[in-house]
Amino acid sequence: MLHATLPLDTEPFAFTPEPVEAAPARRPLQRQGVGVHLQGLTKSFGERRVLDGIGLELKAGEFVAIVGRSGCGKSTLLRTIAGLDAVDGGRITVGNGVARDAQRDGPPLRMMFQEARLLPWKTVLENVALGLPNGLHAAAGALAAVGLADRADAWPAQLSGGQRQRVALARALVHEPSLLLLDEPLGALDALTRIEMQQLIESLWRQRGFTAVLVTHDVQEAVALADRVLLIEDGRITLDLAVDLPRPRTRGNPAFAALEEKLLDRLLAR
Ligand SMILES: Nc1ncnc2c1ncn2[C@@H]1O[C@H](COP(=O)(O)OP(=O)(O)OP(=O)(O)O)[C@@H](O)[C@H]1O
Repeated sequence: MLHATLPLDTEPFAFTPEPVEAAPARRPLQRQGVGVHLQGLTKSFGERRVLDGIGLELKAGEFVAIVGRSGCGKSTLLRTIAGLDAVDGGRITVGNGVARDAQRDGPPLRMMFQEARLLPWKTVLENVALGLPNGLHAAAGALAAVGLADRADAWPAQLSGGQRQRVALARALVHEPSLLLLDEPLGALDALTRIEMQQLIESLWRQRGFTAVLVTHDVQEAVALADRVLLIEDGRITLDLAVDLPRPRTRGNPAFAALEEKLLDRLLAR
């Protein structure tokens, strides 16, 4: 049984503050990504079995995307990995510990949602520093890493949707997560902002080495970012597609387009 009340964005973790000024282009890894092992996960809501024996092995530092038709259980899977939803059966291991203990004592995981979920009465900097005693310096570093150093004193309401998602990303990064769970975080953004955010997430992932799991409706986004794309159908993983293309990836390149088409064909075949 998993713990259901993980305070994803408030729990303090040990971290090393990042220099606010003159941050190196590629700073040394402070925390490695962790492997994730899922075994026979089952989860039902009433009569409806949403996860029907999910088994999965994620390597440390891997970037995995999850796609599938609306309602197939993508968010539920992410929420169970985060410990926000309890599973009915099966086992989740994050790093070396079962998820419940890993969340409490082990490598930190953070989750990002489609909405930024910022506190409107706190400034951008205070939102990022939430839950971190003396965390303003680290928060300023995280804001600089997402390109928002100059908006530290702004209120959330004064930001665009894309900027608010950057703040949400900074709020996750300030905890130096070993596992970052991304639940359609770019779904509400316009096409251009979305591509800029994809590039930002990819470059931060490459610099920092965390393991990333991205739920997305956008197969192009999945192919652009992921090492592997998983398709969920009927509560199971029915396709595990390796994306063996050099990074950064070029949309429209024939190999890219072929993978995108393969995924779309599978999604539309249902
Ligand atoms: N708390 C809940 N109570 C009851 N049913 C739920 C709950 N959460 C999810 N469900 C149901 O579980 C199924 C899977 O939901 P989930 O949100 O995981 O799907 P999804 O693939 O992420 O969908 P979408 O792509 O539309 O966001 C849906 O049928 C949904 O109605």
